[in-house]
Amino acid sequence: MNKPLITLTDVSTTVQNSTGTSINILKKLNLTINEGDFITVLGSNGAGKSTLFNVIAGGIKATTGTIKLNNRDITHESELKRTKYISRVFQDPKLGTAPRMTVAENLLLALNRRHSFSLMPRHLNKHLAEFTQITKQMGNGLDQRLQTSVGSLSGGQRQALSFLMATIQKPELLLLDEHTAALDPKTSAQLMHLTNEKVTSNAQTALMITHNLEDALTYGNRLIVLHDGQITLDVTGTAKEQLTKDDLLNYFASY
Ligand SMILES: Nc1ncnc2c1ncn2[C@@H]1O[C@H](COP(=O)(O)OP(=O)(O)OP(=O)(O)O)[C@@H](O)[C@H]1O
Repeated sequence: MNKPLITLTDVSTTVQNSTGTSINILKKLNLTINEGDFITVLGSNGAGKSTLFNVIAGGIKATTGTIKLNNRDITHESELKRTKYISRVFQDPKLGTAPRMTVAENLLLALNRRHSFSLMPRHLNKHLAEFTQITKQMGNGLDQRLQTSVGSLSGGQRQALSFLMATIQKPELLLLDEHTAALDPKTSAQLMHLTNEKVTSNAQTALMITHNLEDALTYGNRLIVLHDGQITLDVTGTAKEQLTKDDLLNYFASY
């Protein structure tokens, strides 16, 4: 049976734009994310996808409605508190990593996210073999650059590091916000493949925003479409497997 992990009930968000006018982005949005769901999220520009992630992660507060995690009301919980159980990878490889610190130091920070931490050399040394092993899986030379400052990595290596940092301690929920979109096609496909392996083998509950229809169809057990602040399509399992690119193109054309 599906066990709900996160439930959004009638969530609306109102923000002020640059001219001070209030705009409604999410409009009484309802969504239940079950444990182990890998949901691909589609929607045209401005539909509210990133806002949905912000509301779940706590960066934007719901103006009305409730958000529950394991039946606990987290609607008013701070973004900082939520980072203990929600991890996020952004489109921009520069977000989510500390540029002046080395790859190993960044990984140690991520490993100790839920605890007080220390960057003492002996603590780093204790984890070097583990860091070598997990960075090797990326297949992009990151394992050879553990002592390199993150600022001098390639965009692909830096994004692979962001992904590793987000998943090094399994979060309750992983939010992937077009995390492969800024990479060249080969690097993007490689990170997407690794993402799928990690998410499925760990039964990681994850939401992934993408504009790539093929990725949205290929990956995940569930696909949702956002339009004008609401979820207008939600398909799971066999119904998702049977969905085609043409179905989606026709669906978007009908707006
Ligand atoms: N903090 C904010 N202040 C004012 N307007 C905002 C704010 N955040 C989002 N918006 C507006 O709300 C709408 C939805 O934005 P959002 O970034 O959630 O869309 P999206 O579906 O992620 O779009 P895209 O595919 O282009 O990334 C847009 O019109 C955006 O300009």
